[in-house]
Amino acid sequence: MSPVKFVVASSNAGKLAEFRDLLGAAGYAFVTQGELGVEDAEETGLTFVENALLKARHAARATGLPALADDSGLCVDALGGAPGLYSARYAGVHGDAQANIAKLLAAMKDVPAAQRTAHFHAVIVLLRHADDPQPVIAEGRWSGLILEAPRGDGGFGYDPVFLDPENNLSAAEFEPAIKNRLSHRGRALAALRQKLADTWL
Ligand SMILES: O=c1nc[nH]c2c1ncn2[C@H]1C[C@H](O)[C@@H](COP(=O)(O)OP(=O)(O)OP(=O)(O)O)O1
Ligand SMILES: [Mg+2]
Repeated sequence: MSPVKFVVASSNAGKLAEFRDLLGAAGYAFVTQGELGVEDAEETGLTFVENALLKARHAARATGLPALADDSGLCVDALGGAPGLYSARYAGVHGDAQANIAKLLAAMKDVPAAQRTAHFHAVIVLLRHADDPQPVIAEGRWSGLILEAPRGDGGFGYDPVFLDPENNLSAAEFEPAIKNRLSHRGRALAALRQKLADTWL
């Protein structure tokens, strides 16, 4: 295991568990912003990229460490891409997954099966320092369908209502390692590592 390389600028326990597996398997040690007493950044951006940059810059500034951040969300075609950037606060209270799911299922109540397509989108940013003018940016997508009712008790967030049609499992029904292989976050991190392969990590 390498010495600590960066701070992960997230306070989402589900994401942090995934990063622990993904980065641990690759041999990278990190600290979380919470462990260092860093408060959440304000997510005032209008795109996933902007918000990921804001989070990473905030944590890098506060800690003096390189910082990795994820901004992600669920984009539902029948809802014009909502909840999208606002996935965490869709029902009003930041991070209330049950309320967010309830609002999503209500909005999708009359949408027929063929039109329930959606995708998770993740942007991961690595800043070498707070004023790094060359952020490393990677994206990942996971396409699926919105279920009519929750299935499974793994994962976090919208996982119980997101169906991976190829495996006929909800995101909450996968083993964590399999979700990490298929997911938007897993794909974004793989792309990030590829970009960094010859340079930093
Ligand atoms: O794999 C996923 N499985 C289920 N739901 C997911 C996933 N990935 C993102 N999501 C949802 C959860 C949250 O409602 C929003 C992310 O919002 P986002 O601002 O990026 O994260 P957050 O506020 O929960 O934590 P933080 O900003 O500290 O990293 O999208
Ligand atoms: Mg957030």
